[in-house]
Amino acid sequence: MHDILLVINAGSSSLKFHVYDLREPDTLSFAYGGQLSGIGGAHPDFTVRDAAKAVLVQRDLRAAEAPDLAAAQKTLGDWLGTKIHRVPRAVGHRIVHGGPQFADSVLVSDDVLRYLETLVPLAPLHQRNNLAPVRVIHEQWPDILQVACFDTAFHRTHDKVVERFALPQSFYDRGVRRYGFHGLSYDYIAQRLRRDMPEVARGRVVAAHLGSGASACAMLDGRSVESTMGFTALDGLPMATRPGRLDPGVVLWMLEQGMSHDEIQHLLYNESGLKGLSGISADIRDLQASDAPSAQLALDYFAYRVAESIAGLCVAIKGLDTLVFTAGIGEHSAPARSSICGNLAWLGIELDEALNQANAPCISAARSPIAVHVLPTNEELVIAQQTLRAISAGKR
Ligand SMILES: Nc1ncnc2c1ncn2[C@@H]1O[C@H](COP(=O)(O)OP(=O)(O)O)[C@@H](O)[C@H]1O
Ligand SMILES: CC(=O)OP(=O)(O)O
Ligand SMILES: [Mg+2]
Repeated sequence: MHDILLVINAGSSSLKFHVYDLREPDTLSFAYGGQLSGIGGAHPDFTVRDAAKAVLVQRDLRAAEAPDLAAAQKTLGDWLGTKIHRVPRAVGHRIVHGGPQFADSVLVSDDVLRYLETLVPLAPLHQRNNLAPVRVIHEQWPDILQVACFDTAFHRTHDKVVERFALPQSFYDRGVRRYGFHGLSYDYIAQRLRRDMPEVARGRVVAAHLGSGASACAMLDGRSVESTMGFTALDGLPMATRPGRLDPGVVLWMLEQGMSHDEIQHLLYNESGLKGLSGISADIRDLQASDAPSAQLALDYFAYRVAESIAGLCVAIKGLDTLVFTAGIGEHSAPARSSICGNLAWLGIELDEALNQANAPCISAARSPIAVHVLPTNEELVIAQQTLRAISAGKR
């Protein structure tokens, strides 16, 4: 009883559940976990909210009960139904937006939940999905401790210049700032570098988190100095279905053309990026397998803009010693890494293609002045760490 921690990481296209064993005091050992991919566009009737309900429908977290979600039930039921037999000591959640209020994880209360719900418009692809399981557990089992762990918190170390838009102060005061996201992932990368490569961690590092959502982060001494994402998770790098950096004049033009807020929001969050450019798919693997010129255009655009942004981040840390690739594309796509680094060859970056093809931990050529690493991220572990810390401290 009470010797497990449940972690829920709801992204824009996947839902990950991890269970950690707490029997060894102060030691988080991963017990088991699972992932559902293709949520959203590919399976419009399968939402994270439904999946969370399906799993959490009974207090012992054993039953999966959602009649219209046969596939989800089967997947979740197969591994959760037979494995989780206990009420967790706490549930830790990835919450994408913490707004100006949270620079650290926090125990969930009615007030916290109400505040986080006000941020839904700032992360329409994520926040509602992130909060749905929190709400379900909070209402049905209020005595289970829950902790909100934010994508934005890791970036709260940013300098004022980095945090601002060139807008009047009143907008900043109302929360219109560059927050940065994927902070749980960057926190993990910083920890791994500190543990395994302390020299690298002390240097000038850019980490590129390239998943369905994509961003890059400049770090010094394991602290975030700058991020490509801003007020929302739309800015910066092109993504699976989001455009990344966009002239705000385009949005004004869309309004003038009579598009509504909802139409523009849908276009920018669901129909742009690799999907919009190619007109074929949001998945980089489909584009790499296609002969269509529009697929090549999308791949070229992605590699060009990612490289351009990495170069831009170097201003914040005055150069670059190490580039780290992580998340779905970063960890697995040798061609994407190769094209991005090809656009940065003028910096001296050179890959060892055999190591790159093998997704090796270090893929740069021996003579490359900038080391390039592939490091699988683990946002769930960071959520578990923060959750344990928050419940131990009894934070509110
Ligand atoms: N083997 C692979 N080769 C190329 N891309 C991959 C591979 N595996 C996953 N991806 C890409 O990673 C993306 C998902 O990244 P991930 O970080 O797992 O997702 P999320 O952003 O939902 O957390 C998918 O869009 C897919 O295109
Ligand atoms: C913040 C963000 O874009 O997250 P994801 O990559 O999970 O979509
Ligand atoms: Mg993710």
